[in-house]
Amino acid sequence: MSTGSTVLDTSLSNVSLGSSFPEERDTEIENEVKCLSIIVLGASGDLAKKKTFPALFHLFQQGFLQETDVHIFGYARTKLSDDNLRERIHGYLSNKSSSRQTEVLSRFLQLIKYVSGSYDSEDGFQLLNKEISEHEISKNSQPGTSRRLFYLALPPSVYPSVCRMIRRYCMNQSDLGGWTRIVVEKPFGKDLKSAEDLSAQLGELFDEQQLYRIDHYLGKELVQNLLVVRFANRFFLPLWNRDNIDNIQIVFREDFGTEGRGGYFDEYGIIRDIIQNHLLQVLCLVAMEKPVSLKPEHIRDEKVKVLQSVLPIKLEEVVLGQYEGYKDDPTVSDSSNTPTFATVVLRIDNERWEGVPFILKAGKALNSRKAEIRVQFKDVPGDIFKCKKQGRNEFVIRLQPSEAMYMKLTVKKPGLEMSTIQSELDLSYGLRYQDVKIPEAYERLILDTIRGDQQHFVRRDELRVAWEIFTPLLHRIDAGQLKPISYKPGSRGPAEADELLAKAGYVQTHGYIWIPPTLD
Ligand SMILES: NC(=O)C1=CN([C@@H]2O[C@H](COP(=O)(O)OP(=O)(O)OC[C@H]3O[C@@H](n4cnc5c(N)ncnc54)[C@H](OP(=O)(O)O)[C@@H]3O)[C@@H](O)[C@H]2O)C=CC1
Ligand SMILES: O=C1O[C@H](COP(=O)(O)O)[C@@H](O)[C@H](O)[C@H]1O
Repeated sequence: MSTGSTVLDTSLSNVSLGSSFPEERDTEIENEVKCLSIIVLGASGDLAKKKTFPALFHLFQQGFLQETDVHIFGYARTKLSDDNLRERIHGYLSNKSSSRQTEVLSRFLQLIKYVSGSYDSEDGFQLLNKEISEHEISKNSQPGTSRRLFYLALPPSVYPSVCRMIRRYCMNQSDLGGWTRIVVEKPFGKDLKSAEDLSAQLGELFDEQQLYRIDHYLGKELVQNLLVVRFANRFFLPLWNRDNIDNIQIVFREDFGTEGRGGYFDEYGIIRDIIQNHLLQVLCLVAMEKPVSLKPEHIRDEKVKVLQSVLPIKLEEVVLGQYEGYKDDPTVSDSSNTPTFATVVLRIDNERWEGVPFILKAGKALNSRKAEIRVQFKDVPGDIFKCKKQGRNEFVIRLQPSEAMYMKLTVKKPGLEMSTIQSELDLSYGLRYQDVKIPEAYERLILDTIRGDQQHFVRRDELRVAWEIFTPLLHRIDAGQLKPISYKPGSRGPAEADELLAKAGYVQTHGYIWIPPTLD
């Protein structure tokens, strides 16, 4: 089946191609031929093994990281040899065992070195710098041309000391196109003040252009598709507003609990873990105005504007939940008030969205795993077919699993009778793009950092407004003024959340279920 792609070749396999919008982006594709050191700090941890190293491996497999230029360093406190680290991550890199795969995997693993040290140790970072420099010299890199990418796969508490150490001991010269970039993970702070303090500390050490605040939802295929769908299609331009849209849901569900991350999660909770970052970023792309161009700063300017238009959250438009058994985890306090589920209604006070609720919902240990955006349209005036009760038009963007976009609409039920039925126009990616392997979010975002493209990363002012929106609510939860409602693992979450949804205006379609089409 043809992919129908005529203008933009977004293939990831052609290194020289670079960006899909070459004339629009300020990227640094030409630098991809120079010596590159990728340093994963926190290499012994969960994110590193599950996401960072696999993403690097996929980039290597596709030719984006070349043995001739690249070296990868793991750094953490745990005492490990190079081979110990390789063994730890090996199982997460590939499940195929063709001889070609095995050979590529073994070449990739040979690029990895491990340095052990603490996050405030001068000796540790001096040793790290020595290893990186030796690699650069071995590649005949000219001073001032080499690139150093530091990926902080670490708890945010150690960001300031790690950044100080990098600044003091591990910077390279950058006068001939070389650079030092720092990727920091979320959660970036715990509230407005702590995030601002952290931003100020990092801001003293690095320029904004050197800092990449990663939110991996911005690397998901259908999230990246949002601006294209909204602004490259005549269909949507006139409909995307308060005149036509009744309500919008942005939903994240997981069918498993905190699973070994209880200690971390209990300190943060579902709003800081998912809603304040992943879902709010998606909201920005759904609700923002058309940017002047695709330049990262133009896009991020619009994201900031829409966030600034969000009204203070009303407590009656919040439902919190905690799944039964959450506190059985020994790393979670017996008196924990941390929500593992939340539904929060946000209201955007601007010309396009006044009166349209944006319902952000996220939960762990629910009955399914999925993330989607559900845009529900208003009723059709003048219901001559008496079909109103069957359900409203909806445009659903399924971010995962089974990426898809489908439009629920009313059609004549096929047959002799004149009756109506709910059906769908369906673009299921698995079916439509059979030959395309959708890249992992981290893979795409790490490539962006190498290219110097900050479009899909969170700017400091964006982060500040995001915290401004949620901090008053979070402080009330932290102070125990709001209590989560208990819900059964494997359920839809508290029934009160569905009541809030209905109150906000969402009308459920009964008797209709979208089933992702399959090839057989
Ligand atoms: N895991 C995931 O799925 C996701 C994680 N993230 C974010 O990525 C970052 C890393 O997450 P993750 O890998 O799960 O975290 P881990 O708890 O696995 O920590 C990573 C490494 O940091 C070191 N470390 C852990 N706790 C401390 C501490 N209190 N002080 C100093 N060092 C410590 C440990 O290495 P050592 O002891 O060897 O030094 C550990 O191996 C976090 O900011 C997290 O929020 C974001 C999205 C998803
Ligand atoms: O950032 C996080 O995301 C994961 C979910 O990521 P996904 O890409 O699988 O949807 C979540 O499990 C984790 O709690 C959170 O920290």
